[in-house]
Amino acid sequence: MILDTLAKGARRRARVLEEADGEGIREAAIARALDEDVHDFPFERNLRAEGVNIICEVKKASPSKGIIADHFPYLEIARDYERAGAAAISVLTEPDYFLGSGLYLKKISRAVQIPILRKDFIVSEVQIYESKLLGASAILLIVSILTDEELTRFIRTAKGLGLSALIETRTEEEIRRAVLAGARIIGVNNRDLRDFSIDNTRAARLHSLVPEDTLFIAESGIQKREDIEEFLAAGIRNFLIGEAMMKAEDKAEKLAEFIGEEPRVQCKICGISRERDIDFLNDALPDYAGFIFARSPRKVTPDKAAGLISLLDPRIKAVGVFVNETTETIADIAKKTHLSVIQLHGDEDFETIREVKERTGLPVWKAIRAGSEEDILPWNDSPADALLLDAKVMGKRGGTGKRIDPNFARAVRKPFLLAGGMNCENIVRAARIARPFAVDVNSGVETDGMKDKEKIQAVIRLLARSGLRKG
Ligand SMILES: O=C(O)c1ccccc1NCC(=O)[C@H](O)[C@H](O)COP(=O)(O)O
Repeated sequence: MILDTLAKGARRRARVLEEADGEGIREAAIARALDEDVHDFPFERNLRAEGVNIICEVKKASPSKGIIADHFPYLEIARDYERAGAAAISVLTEPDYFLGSGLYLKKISRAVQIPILRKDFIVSEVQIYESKLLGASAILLIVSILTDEELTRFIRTAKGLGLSALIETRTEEEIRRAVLAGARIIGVNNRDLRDFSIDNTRAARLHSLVPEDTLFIAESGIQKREDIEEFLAAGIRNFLIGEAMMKAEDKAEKLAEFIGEEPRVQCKICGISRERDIDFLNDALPDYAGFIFARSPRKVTPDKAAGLISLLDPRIKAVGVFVNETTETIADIAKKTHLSVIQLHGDEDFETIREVKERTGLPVWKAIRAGSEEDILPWNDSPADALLLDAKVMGKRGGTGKRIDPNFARAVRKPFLLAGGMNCENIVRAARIARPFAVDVNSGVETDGMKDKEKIQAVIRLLARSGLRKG
């Protein structure tokens, strides 16, 4: 059976590794784990995020399909997965049948911010230490090639290194063994590695045997949205997809098909200060353009803003950004420059928000610099028409490029925009998790402090290809 052959090959490679420098690998991996926050477990955190979470696989070949990708620009593929909104990336490192390599994993882990699962046939602890050094956040452990003792020990070793372990099963008995061994993540492989047949009902059937607090992943054989729909009906929302993602020419479109969303997100590009920026926006057509009337490298005077806004395509609404400004000044500027929305980005209280609404007759968005969900809660009762969730950076008001955890959006009970370090790499996943009515991008579409035409277009196109915004 192929699995025995694969496990045999893995044992041989593990022996070579152990003999070459087993002790050195162990020590270096432990030192790295001590250096990091080993309690963070980003792989698990991402799979616990709201909605459908998809792990996309980077693999050149497989024993069942042969060569999947003749042309294999693995770094580009991994970056495309990240932009498309993958929850994590699975990288095949088995060299003989999957034509994988540890080097692929090492380079990919440096090129993307999302967690990486090492997909291999782990039969020895030295491979777990090696996975840590390669930059993995998680490893795969296949129940059928391990004893109960090995499974328990490997899960414990991985945990000690800050690595998550995805425990792959195929039968009721294997799920029972995985649970007893202390699995926190259980996958069911729909592919039978004895004859490569696919049974897409397997994961759905076995799902109910997995304890509720254990993460569950349906693996293999998922080709189209209808497959996902069947799993969703069975309460499964985490998936590992290989071949279909590898073969998709447009990863963002394919992931959007799997996730199946209605276009609902608008886009604001903030910090517009030059005539050239207006040309970029008129070309890309975001929904909102932000003009900053507060202390900032992007500050515009009311006169300058009035000139710029007069050149703006009428389909783009002008948003004025103010920090602790008087209501009178805000009203004057709003009138002079023809603003459509007022964004208050300072310490304005409910009373000020009410006054600004009354004096200007315009919708008011209140920016909240959120370091936690608690920072958001009191603002649910505010008179603002919408909240703008931004990152909390000491001594800075906005435009920091610092990311906010999109899961904080759980605390919001009003319409809201998501801001803070948004760029082409993270915007799709953040928007899918937080589900704002609009995303706000500023420094993420700049190069050397100036708005960048290509980056603006890339964000707008990506939102459309991902099915999040009307194209
Ligand atoms: O952008 C600024 O320089 C700024 C300064 C003072 C107050 C607000 C500011 N920006 C407000 C915004 O709406 C930004 O788009 C938001 O903070 C996100 O910025 P970024 O993290 O750079 O994408």
